[in-house]
Amino acid sequence: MLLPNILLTGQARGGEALGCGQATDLSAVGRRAPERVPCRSVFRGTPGVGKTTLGKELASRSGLKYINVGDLAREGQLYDGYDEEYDCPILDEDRVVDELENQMSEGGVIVDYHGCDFFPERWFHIVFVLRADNSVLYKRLETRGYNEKKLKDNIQCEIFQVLYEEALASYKEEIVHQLPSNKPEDLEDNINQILKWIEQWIKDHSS
Ligand SMILES: Nc1ncnc2c1ncn2[C@@H]1O[C@H](COP(=O)(O)OP(=O)(O)OP(=O)(O)O)[C@@H](O)[C@H]1O
Repeated sequence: MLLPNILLTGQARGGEALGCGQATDLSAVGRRAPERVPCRSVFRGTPGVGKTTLGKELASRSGLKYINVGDLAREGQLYDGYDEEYDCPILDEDRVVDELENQMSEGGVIVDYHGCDFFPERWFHIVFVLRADNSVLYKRLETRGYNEKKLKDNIQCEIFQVLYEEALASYKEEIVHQLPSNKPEDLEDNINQILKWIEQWIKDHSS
């Protein structure tokens, strides 16, 4: 049985892009030709928009496999140096892609990472950019003990929707969706909506 791959992304990179919101509509979601952009990015810590919470719950209810790229990188030491300014390791994106390639080709994977421009486009059938209101996000990040710069950058990033813009630049617009992630009801709504989408995707791709 063919199973879809899902990318859950949030916020975490500094940047300059400005964007605007898009209502979530999971119907008629397609896919685009493969493309790989070799580069590396700064691994800037955990933004707390709720990707892990959603990804794990979704995996347990759908049977799809959850992969947290941050954990994968830590376990395999898939790093390429250290960023002193942000006090965190720099992700070796090429090695991450190599590590995931086989599982992604098989399908049925939920990938959780706070960046998305280095994954091959062909991997994902749908991309969700989680959004939390700045006040909510600030509190979540503050309780994690983020330093002032990290806090400011991540909140700034959320304000300017940098990740959403990055997702739109990396994937076909129809497969990129924003999901609210402020309160427990949002989580439940998101899960139900994605479960329905998975069910439909499987139907559409079974012969
Ligand atoms: N919809 C929601 N409503 C209320 N709280 C939430 C919601 N989603 C997540 N949270 C809470 O926000 C915090 C951060 O969530 P989570 O760890 O899932 O974020 P994340 O984006 O995966 O961060 P990381 O990059 O560290 O994995 C957790 O304490 C979690 O319980």
